[in-house]
Amino acid sequence: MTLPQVCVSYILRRTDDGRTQVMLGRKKKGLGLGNFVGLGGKLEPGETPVDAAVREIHEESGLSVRASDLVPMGRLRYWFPHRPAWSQESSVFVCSIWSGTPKESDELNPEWFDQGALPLAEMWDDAKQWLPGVLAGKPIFADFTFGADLATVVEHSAQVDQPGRECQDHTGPIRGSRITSESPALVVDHNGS
Ligand SMILES: CNc1ncnc2c1ncn2[C@@H]1O[C@H](COP(=O)(O)OP(=O)(O)OP(=O)(O)O)[C@@H](O)[C@H]1O
Repeated sequence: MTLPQVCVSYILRRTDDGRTQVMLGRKKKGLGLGNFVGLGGKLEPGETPVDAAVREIHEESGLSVRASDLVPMGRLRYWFPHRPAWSQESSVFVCSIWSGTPKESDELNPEWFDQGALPLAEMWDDAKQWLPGVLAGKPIFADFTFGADLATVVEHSAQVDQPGRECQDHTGPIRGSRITSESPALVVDHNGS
C-alpha cells in the first residue's frame, strides 16, 4: 500500500554556551493541532522528500536551507486503522546549516528547545520513541500504529538501526544520500540567530 508522503525536518543550532537546540512549533491547524512538531508537511506532486523539506522549512519558519545540507535520518510510517486517511509515511531530516531569522507562519510559531528538554509530552506519542535518538545522530526506520483514540501508539516495529541503508523515496534514491553511522546530525554550523 502506498501511503501519502510527508516530510519532517529538525533544524538545529548551538548556543553560545555549547548546548544543542532544536526548532519545534505548536501546530496551529490540521493533523496534530496543538502538538509540538518539527517543520514539515505533504509532498506536492513531483517533489522528492528533500525538495518538500526545503520548501516546508521556508514556508513554516522563514528559514532557508540548501537541499545538500539536509541530512536524511530515516523513514517513519504512521498507521491509523481507525482513521485510515491519517496514515502516512514521513521522511525525516535534520539540518544544522541554515540562514535567515525564524518567524511565525500560519502553520506554527517556531521555538528553540534544548536537545535534552524536548516537550515530548506535548508531541505526537511516537516522538518519544525516536526523536531523542535521531537528534543524537541515530537513524530510524520504524512503523507506529495508533489506537482508537487516534493519539496513543498501540504497536510499533522494533527500531531498525541500519547504518549505510540507502534512503529511498518512491521514485528513487534521494540525491544519492546515504545514512552512515557518522551522519553529521550534530555538526552545527549556521549563520542565523
Ligand atoms: C502520527 N505521528 C506523527 N508523529 C510525528 N510527526 C508527525 C506525525 N504525524 C504527522 N507528523 C508530521 O506532521 C507533518 C505532516 O502533517 P500534515 O498535517 O499531514 O501536513 P500539513 O497539514 O502540515 O501539510 P501541508 O503543510 O499542508 O502540506 C509532517 O511533518 C509529519 O512528519
